[in-house]
Amino acid sequence: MSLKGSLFMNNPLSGISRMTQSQSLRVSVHPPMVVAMMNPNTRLERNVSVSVDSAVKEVNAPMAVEIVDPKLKQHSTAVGGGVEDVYGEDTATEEQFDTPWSVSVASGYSLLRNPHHNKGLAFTEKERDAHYIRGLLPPVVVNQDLQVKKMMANIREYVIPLQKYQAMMDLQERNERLFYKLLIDNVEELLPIVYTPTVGEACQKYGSIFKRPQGLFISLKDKGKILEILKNWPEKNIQVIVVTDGERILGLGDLGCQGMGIPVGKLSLYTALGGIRPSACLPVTIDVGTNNEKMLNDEFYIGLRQKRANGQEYAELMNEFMSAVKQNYGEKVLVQFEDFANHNAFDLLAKYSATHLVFNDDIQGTASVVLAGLISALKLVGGSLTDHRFLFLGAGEAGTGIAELIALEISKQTQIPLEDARKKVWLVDSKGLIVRSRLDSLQHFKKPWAHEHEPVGSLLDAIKAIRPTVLIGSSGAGQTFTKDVVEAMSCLNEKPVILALSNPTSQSECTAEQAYIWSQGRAIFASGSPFAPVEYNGKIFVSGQSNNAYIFPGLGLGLIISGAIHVHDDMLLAASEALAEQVTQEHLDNGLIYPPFTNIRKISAHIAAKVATKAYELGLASRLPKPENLVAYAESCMYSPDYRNYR
Ligand SMILES: NC(=O)C1=CN([C@@H]2O[C@H](COP(=O)(O)OP(=O)(O)OC[C@H]3O[C@@H](n4cnc5c(N)ncnc54)[C@H](OP(=O)(O)O)[C@@H]3O)[C@@H](O)[C@H]2O)C=CC1
Ligand SMILES: CC(=O)C(=O)O
Ligand SMILES: [Mg+2]
Repeated sequence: MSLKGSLFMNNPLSGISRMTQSQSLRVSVHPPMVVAMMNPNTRLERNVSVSVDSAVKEVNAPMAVEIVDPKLKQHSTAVGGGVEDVYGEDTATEEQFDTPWSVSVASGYSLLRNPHHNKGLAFTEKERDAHYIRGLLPPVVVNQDLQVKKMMANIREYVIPLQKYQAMMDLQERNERLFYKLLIDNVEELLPIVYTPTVGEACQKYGSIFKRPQGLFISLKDKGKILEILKNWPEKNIQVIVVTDGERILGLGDLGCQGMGIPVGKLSLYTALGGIRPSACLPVTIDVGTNNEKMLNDEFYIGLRQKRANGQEYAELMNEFMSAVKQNYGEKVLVQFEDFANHNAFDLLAKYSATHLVFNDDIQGTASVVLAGLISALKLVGGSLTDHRFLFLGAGEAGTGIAELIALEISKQTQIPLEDARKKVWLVDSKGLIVRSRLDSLQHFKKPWAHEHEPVGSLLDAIKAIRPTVLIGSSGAGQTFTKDVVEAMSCLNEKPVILALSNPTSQSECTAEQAYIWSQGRAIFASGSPFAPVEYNGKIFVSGQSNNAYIFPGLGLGLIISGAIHVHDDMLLAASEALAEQVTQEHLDNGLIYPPFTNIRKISAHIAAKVATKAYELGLASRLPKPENLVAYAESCMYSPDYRNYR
């Protein structure tokens, strides 16, 4: 091996010493450029791609390389269709093995194909010269704002949301900074595209629309190799992982491997809403099969074509994954469990809370966002939490997670024991009201809610029996808040609080329009997926979006900036308070119990600061000294999608 040029040698992060392991390469490096190579046989790429990333940060310049492999050089002498078949592309046949060399170079043509560094027409004249892209672009030079304007115009041309989704994913693959600029500057318009409801449809059709992997797929076939798989991911400094096994994707059920759209979407929000660097985010899907016959029979399905593994086989794969994560990224990487079915979700959270920095978005994030909404709603309906009665339709992750946080907050506010606070909260599942006589047959997470009461079969009867002031839908079953249900709530309450949390829109317990019309405009309403404003009796009603997207980006940022080693319930309460504080009198006057998403980065900084403060108070923060102004510090840590200037 020979090296020309000295950038590698001068860069302590380049890992160049490991390169000597490969004797079959001759590498020419042209200053001021660096190289990224991928050769699965030599495993050289891991060291080298780290060097590329580090070098980009240091010199802020894209990079280039020329690789000549002696073996491949031999191919070039063979007669082929090309003028000089250096890589043997023309001579290789299906029977003849070829080496999948790929040179990933952040200059010239490859720079334009590198989503992290590409700026499209925004490359300046100087950059076009310095980075070998003159002539590869048309002559015009535009700024990022004009690019945003153009892309938004293009996206608005699409009528079908899934086409908008695909256009956004294509942009993310092509020009990451522009993608985030678009999302941040147009968050209200684009959130329903990259997130619920459209992401649900994208997952259902993921096999058909799949173009390129946007995260790591780990399947049963990979048992024993998970650490190796993590090392295949091009980024090394991961701070947040969102992982799903695809068994409960929104309210759409088991979508198997195609659930990948969810971690990808959630992590886009970590960056856009919470300011976590995209390169620090890792989406993961654990594929243990699917019980969804439709997926299994779909010729375009991308996952393992088998029934779900469970029991020991499942536990062992998850355990290998969690161990590999800690080994590869350290103990401060945040692992967010997302859209697991409840028979695994509670156990995974309990098991790994002891050893890892883990958070279940559906149980904990949802609880925090709903509590925030209730704190705001109290300003409209009066009283304190303990003065209210809460009834849930749905007693799974979301339902019991929220119920527990409400009870915890009541217990803290009133100093009554948690068990007594829980008595303010009632839940209905598919078998009716959860009551004491059902105790023995209940799943463990429902048992604390089995209060003394005679059996009640339907939601409507439960409303009549319990007389709730707040009705929360967390069932995943659409149209279950019927006219009778909303009218019953409106008979009992001057201002009934009705939250239809289930996603996507098709699974919402009722629409905003139904809630306002059936309550004669009296409902305080919010939903998991967004609804357009509703006109009723000459008045416009704007409903809030009660979605954990308000919480997890800020919570994650708070954990990261404080170097937290554990997620504590008090951090969830702190996040709720921080979010509720962002609701102004003007919002309340409009019936809104959540602030608009437009200011979400500011909101996330406040949530992060409160969470971090709690981490320091609880002795769970490892980043010392504590910054004086945590809001300012959180804001200063946030990723900006504005283009960098290349030297
Ligand atoms: N807005 C937000 O931020 C969030 C919304 N969600 C949404 O909440 C929904 C539920 O999620 P999750 O709690 O994780 O799901 P789970 O599967 O854990 O729980 C669903 C619960 O609903 C009950 N249920 C289902 N259908 C009916 C029905 N027709 N009548 C009465 N009860 C019913 C189930 O009953 P049983 O136990 O008897 O089977 C179960 O208790 C999903 O649609 C999800 O998208 C989730 C997280 C966040
Ligand atoms: C929002 C969310 O996390 C869910 O519906 O599962
Ligand atoms: Mg979820």
